[in-house]
Amino acid sequence: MKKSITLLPGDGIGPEVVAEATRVLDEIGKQYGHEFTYQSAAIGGTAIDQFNDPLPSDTLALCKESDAILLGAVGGPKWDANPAHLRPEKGLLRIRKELQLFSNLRPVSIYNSLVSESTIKEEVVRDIDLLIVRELTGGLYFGEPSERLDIDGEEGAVDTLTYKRSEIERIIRMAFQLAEVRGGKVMSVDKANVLESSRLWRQIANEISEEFPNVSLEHMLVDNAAMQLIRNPRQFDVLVTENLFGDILSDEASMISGSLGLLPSASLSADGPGIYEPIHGSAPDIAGKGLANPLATIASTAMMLKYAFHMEDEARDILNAINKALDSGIRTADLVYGNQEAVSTSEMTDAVLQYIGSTK
Ligand SMILES: NC(=O)C1=CN([C@@H]2O[C@H](COP(=O)(O)OP(=O)(O)OC[C@H]3O[C@@H](n4cnc5c(N)ncnc54)[C@H](O)[C@@H]3O)[C@@H](O)[C@H]2O)C=CC1
Ligand SMILES: CC(C)CC(=O)C(=O)O
Ligand SMILES: [Mg+2]
Repeated sequence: MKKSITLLPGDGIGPEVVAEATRVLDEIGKQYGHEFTYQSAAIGGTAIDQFNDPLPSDTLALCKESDAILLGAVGGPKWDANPAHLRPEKGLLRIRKELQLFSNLRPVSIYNSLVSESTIKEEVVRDIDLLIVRELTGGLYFGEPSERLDIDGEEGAVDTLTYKRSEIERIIRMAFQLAEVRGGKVMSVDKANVLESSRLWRQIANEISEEFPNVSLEHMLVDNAAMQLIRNPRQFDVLVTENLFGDILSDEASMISGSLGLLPSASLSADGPGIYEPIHGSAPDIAGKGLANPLATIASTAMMLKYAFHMEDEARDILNAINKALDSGIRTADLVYGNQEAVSTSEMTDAVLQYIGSTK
């Protein structure tokens, strides 16, 4: 199969981890007879530097024409003082909106050999398999107004949390559809004791659940959910939630897996190309040092193979290769807690590459 992939490396460790992930895609192509072609485009801070725009129109056009998009990360201190429309993060928010990527799937599981090394007790994290379904094009990250303003003669600011019925319906329906082919349980996470938008969310979740008699629905307040994720993550199957809540809960959930550098994601629309992206950011503190863990991005390519290209065997092969590489004992610095020596970003990929093809 021939597939065209747009690469959006972005800032900080973004280019480092995207480069590693394409090495794995190339090996999959070689072993399974696929041809993956890549075109790179600018987004985020690097796009601001080159084009004074965090999402240049050429980048968007290229993305729309491709079969799938692989994104690293955007942002960094260099651009932190920029006005809102010239921040790197604005480029990412805009492309998610432009491509209507309303559904962000963030699976949380744990590779075998990391179970005993987790900062959380072994019996809590063993066999974990949950899926966070984060709403990605609405809520607090997109509501208007979002600006500085004068409040009673004082400096103030406002951000707005809005959701339309149709936006809630489609993400809740997506969560139910995914739960139907997983563990049959949806946990809708909101703040319905305080927020009107959450009360609408909860009402609509109840309505949609009528369409799925084989899937159970429960509701949980987000503050409790943050605690329950660490206390007993095994109670969750599919957890669906608002944009900001999902952003925060998924970073937290990454520590069930062992590191923020491990969790992949797929940002999907009803049709059209999706963005496959690690959940982490540009990690300016380790950028350019060969310290970044490439596994979240490599696992994101597995999600690309599965969701964009329907290459289930190839996707499984990548996850197996990651498992085997970790079984061999090597760790990037984010996974090292004792005196063990860490390997570099590219050495971790080398180890994964050794096992690609072993489930053929
Ligand atoms: N999707 C995206 O492009 C995202 C971008 N950001 C941006 O990234 C910049 C930095 O934000 P932070 O809050 O520091 O979040 P971050 O996710 O970049 O980093 C948080 C911590 O995790 C570590 N880390 C992250 N990814 C890692 C990896 N692959 N391997 C090893 N360690 C890793 C970092 O070194 C840091 O200590 C900001 O400008 C922020 O806006 C943040 C989150 C998502
Ligand atoms: C706009 C992004 C920086 C938000 C984020 O942290 C994420 O998507 O994980
Ligand atoms: Mg985040």
